[in-house]
Amino acid sequence: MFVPAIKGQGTEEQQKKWLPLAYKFQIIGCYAQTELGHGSNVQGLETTATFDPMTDEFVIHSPTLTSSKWWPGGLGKASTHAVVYARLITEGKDYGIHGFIVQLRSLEDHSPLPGVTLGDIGGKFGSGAYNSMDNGVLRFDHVRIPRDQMLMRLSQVTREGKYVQSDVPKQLLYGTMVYVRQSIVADASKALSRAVCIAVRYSAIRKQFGSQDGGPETQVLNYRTQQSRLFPLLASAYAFRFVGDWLNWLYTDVTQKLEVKDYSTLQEAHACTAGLKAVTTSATADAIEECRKLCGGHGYLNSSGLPELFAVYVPACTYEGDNVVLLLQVARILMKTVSQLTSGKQPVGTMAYMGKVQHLMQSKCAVKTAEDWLNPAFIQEAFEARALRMAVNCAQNIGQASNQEEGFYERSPDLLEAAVAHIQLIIVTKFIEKVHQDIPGHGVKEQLQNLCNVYALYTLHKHLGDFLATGSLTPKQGALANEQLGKLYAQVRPNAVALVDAFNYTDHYLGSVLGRYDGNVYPALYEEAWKDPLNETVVPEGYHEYLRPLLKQQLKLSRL
Ligand SMILES: CCCCCCCC/C=C\C/C=C/C(=O)SCCNC(=O)CCNC(=O)[C@H](O)C(C)(C)COP(=O)(O)OP(=O)(O)OC[C@H]1O[C@@H](n2cnc3c(N)ncnc32)[C@H](O)[C@@H]1OP(=O)(O)O
Ligand SMILES: Cc1cc2nc3c(=O)[nH]c(=O)nc-3n(C[C@H](O)[C@H](O)[C@H](O)COP(=O)(O)OP(=O)(O)OC[C@H]3O[C@@H](n4cnc5c(N)ncnc54)[C@H](O)[C@@H]3O)c2cc1C
Repeated sequence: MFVPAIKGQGTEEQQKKWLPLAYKFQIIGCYAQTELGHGSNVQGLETTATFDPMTDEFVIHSPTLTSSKWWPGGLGKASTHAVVYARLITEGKDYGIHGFIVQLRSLEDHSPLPGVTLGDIGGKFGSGAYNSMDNGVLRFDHVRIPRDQMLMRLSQVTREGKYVQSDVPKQLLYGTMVYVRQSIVADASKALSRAVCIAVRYSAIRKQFGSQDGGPETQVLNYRTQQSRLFPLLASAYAFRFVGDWLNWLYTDVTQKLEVKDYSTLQEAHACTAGLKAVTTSATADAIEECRKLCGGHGYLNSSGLPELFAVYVPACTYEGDNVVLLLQVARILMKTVSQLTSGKQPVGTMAYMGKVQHLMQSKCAVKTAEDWLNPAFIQEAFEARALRMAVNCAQNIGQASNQEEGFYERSPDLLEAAVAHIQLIIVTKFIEKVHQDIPGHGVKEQLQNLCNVYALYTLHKHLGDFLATGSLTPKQGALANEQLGKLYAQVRPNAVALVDAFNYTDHYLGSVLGRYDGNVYPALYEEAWKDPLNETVVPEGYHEYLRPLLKQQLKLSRL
């Protein structure tokens, strides 16, 4: 994040100076924005950067305990420099949050520089899974930096101390977060596909119950409950991959537009990166835990790879923006878009469907049979109607409040659901678009079509309340969707293992005894157990000190 921050907020001159040093690891940088007292509320950050015209320097200071930088990855022990986000003060006026390059440690002996106090913030969730990352704490005691270490692409301070705002949207200050959020969506797909690969392969070799007259027991992958829990996650892994590819295209397109000062798609980029990051990371965190449960007791072993994958993954719901805070950003943009519908301004991009408000507010879903749900047009329209009607309902309810902000606050739980509906529509739309493309490989397109329908109908089934409450579907149509879903699971089953083999993960990368490509799980589980340090001695440490006295005492008592 140190590098994209300098790329996005540094001048050409600053990029030329600092980026080669970072690329060559002559300096190691981190992104120091979050503080002990503020993470979500960036405008609430307290660290100060006060310009001193006498010396042409900024004085970086931590005025309160809560202004201590807290969480930045790499800050505690590894980084020599940071992009520090602080309140820019010049000529006695606070101009809000800006980025500054600050050296933290000596390049000679790595010791903290004068005025800099820093260290690691301590152990984190998951007994060490994330402890390879030195998330740090950092305090400044009036540390001076040259004026030219203020990142000056978006705004400047002159030698005389005058603040100059460039003619670019101030939101570009948040550009680094947008960049990482879009990459987190692809990362969600990778993490989810690893968990699903483990769970599908293990479910194919695990047999429990169901043997007829002494024959083999039943593969748990053949149980409909196992399929109804696992195949939607398999479909989600593919869905998030495709929407992540599209989001990367959108981000690249927006970045190219920014180069020519075209800011028309900045809001779309913010809504899509924030919303897709929130929805895909929440779904993936829940899915990894579900995959652990799908593997029964062995899923709880570290050698299954799932506990570590879960512990390392779940902070994704928080870092790079708390998912609720991000979805509320999407909701704000939805409300703004709805309010503009009456002005005749046509929504564009992923909001374009809202321009069909006249149709979608009264459309009746035409599905009459379970097979009708295989028609992408019916799926698309159902998801559009649900999302639009939820957004319009929220806007109408907010409109009845005494003031907009109060209304937004009161209705924020409903707004959250409307934002999720909008983002799920994007995921479904991009999956449908993907399977409409030419896809090489015999039978591959059909399998992806099955997974697209599984993702869409599973999501519809899981959120059926929205569809019914908004009148987008009838209960009968909801039941037909669930009926079709069951048929789809049967079609996915024969190809399930092939669909996870297609992720092409090596056993090393997968890191799971349960997910081995050769399926030779039981000997591997047994072999792995003996590597446990506890098995280095046959009689456990502590026997003589604790167990033996207890056993002897109980033996005596039993003879009394
Ligand atoms: C390569 C593989 C990578 C995958 C793995 C990655 C691993 C990474 C692991 C850890 C790294 C973690 C790093 C971090 O966590 S860094 C810190 C992250 N922190 C946050 O995300 C903070 C979240 N908070 C915010 O973003 C903001 O505070 C806010 C958006 C919630 C509120 O901002 P504020 O300035 O108060 O503005 P408003 O809400 O009032 O909005 C004003 C206006 O601006 C628009 N806007 C807001 N944000 C953006 C944006 N990012 N881009 C464009 N526009 C934005 C907003 O829509 C409003 O617009 P308006 O209505 O038209 O005025
Ligand atoms: C593993 C990890 C790595 C990190 N790496 C970095 C890094 O490298 N650099 C960096 O700068 N930061 C980093 N962070 C910090 C991270 O960005 C913040 O923790 C994150 O943005 C959430 O902010 P917060 O902690 O203030 O949460 P809070 O906002 O305090 O969230 C607490 C609760 O309040 C709710 N909430 C907050 N505001 C609102 C609102 N307006 N409406 C409704 N509900 C609200 C949230 O939904 C949540 O339920 C990292 C964090 C973690 C866990």
